[in-house]
Amino acid sequence: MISQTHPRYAPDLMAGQVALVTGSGSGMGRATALEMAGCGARLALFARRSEPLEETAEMIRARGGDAFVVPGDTRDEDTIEAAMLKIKDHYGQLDVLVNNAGGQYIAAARDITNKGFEAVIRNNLIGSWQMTRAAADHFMFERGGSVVFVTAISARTALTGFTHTVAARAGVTGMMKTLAAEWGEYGIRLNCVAPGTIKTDALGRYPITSEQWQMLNRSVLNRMGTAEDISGMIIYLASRLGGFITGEDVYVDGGETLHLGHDARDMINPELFEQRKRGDGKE
Ligand SMILES: CCCCC/C=C/C(=O)SCCNC(=O)CCNC(=O)[C@H](O)C(C)(C)COP(=O)(O)OP(=O)(O)OC[C@H]1O[C@@H](n2cnc3c(N)ncnc32)[C@H](O)[C@@H]1OP(=O)(O)O
Ligand SMILES: NC(=O)C1=CN([C@@H]2O[C@H](COP(=O)(O)OP(=O)(O)OC[C@H]3O[C@@H](n4cnc5c(N)ncnc54)[C@H](OP(=O)(O)O)[C@@H]3O)[C@@H](O)[C@H]2O)C=CC1
Repeated sequence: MISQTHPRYAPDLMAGQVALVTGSGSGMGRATALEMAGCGARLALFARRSEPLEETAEMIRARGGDAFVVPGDTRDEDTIEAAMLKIKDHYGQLDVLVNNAGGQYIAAARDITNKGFEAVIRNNLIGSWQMTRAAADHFMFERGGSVVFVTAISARTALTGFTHTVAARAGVTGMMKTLAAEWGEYGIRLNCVAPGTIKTDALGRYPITSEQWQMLNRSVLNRMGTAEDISGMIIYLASRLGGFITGEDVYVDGGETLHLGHDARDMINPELFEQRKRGDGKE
């Protein structure tokens, strides 16, 4: 059995299950794969670059778990089909799919070209659909399963600078709910996890500093999220713990989307009100 340093879930929570995690060479995908392996799941690791996936696989194996690398691109049906066949051959089953792979670039809406908009829709919405459709066709229509989509807080709020991905992620949420309604009869549960601002290496790929990310982050808990904040919820939903949950959209955002704008406490405190007017308030 795999060793876990600080287990949150029982080491046999996912025993006997096979999970495919997309984007598992880094960030939240890697954290999810590692923790699922710690819960007894056998892992299929999917992303475009093999090297980071092999690193994740090595980390899992070093702790006594079972992991298998299936390189591919969620936008490319041929690589998805090849991955499903390899999983069938290697494990003979697939019980859990985590659609975590994705990404976009920051741009003001007026600077987003049609081609750029479409590229982000392909990477985040169409890719997730293709993976889900293939997993259902190959495995889940027969024996049920669980699908978790990693989206963003954008199904609940506007996110300026991210119009294309807001459209894509809100699309994923709508798709997830409709599939949940249609596929319940096959024993397939589908849910979304919507992360707030999560401190992963990916944030470093944007042209803004970590200090600027801190400023953009509006969590009421006064910190950024961690990859493990997200993996815990993914596992809850994917495993039998979430066995009666389907069609849900769970926000793991430290309260980032609670903000309504004005803080009435400032209005009844002249000092805070003056601070707010000067722009040096707590926000
Ligand atoms: C929801 C937001 C929450 C806030 C925090 C979010 C954090 C994260 O999401 S972490 C992820 C960090 N981001 C990344 O890792 C980068 C992800 N981006 C990509 O992988 C790619 O840029 C792509 C998939 C979105 C597009 O790639 P591809 O399909 O290969 O398309 P092209 O490179 O051919 O570009 C097509 C077209 O798209 C426009 N474009 C692409 N990149 C940029 C850019 N960096 N800036 C501006 N525009 C871009 C552009 O119009 C391209 O067409 P051409 O101009 O003809 O090249
Ligand atoms: N960090 C944050 O604050 C937030 C992140 N998110 C989203 O959560 C998810 C995980 O984010 P995070 O861990 O931070 O980011 P990472 O960039 O570390 O992880 C994304 C992974 O997805 C893989 N990937 C990207 N596009 C494709 C593709 N077309 N096919 C297969 N694999 C792909 C990448 O690997 P490779 O390049 O090898 O393919 C990469 O390892 C992403 O969808 C992200 O957009 C949402 C809200 C906030």
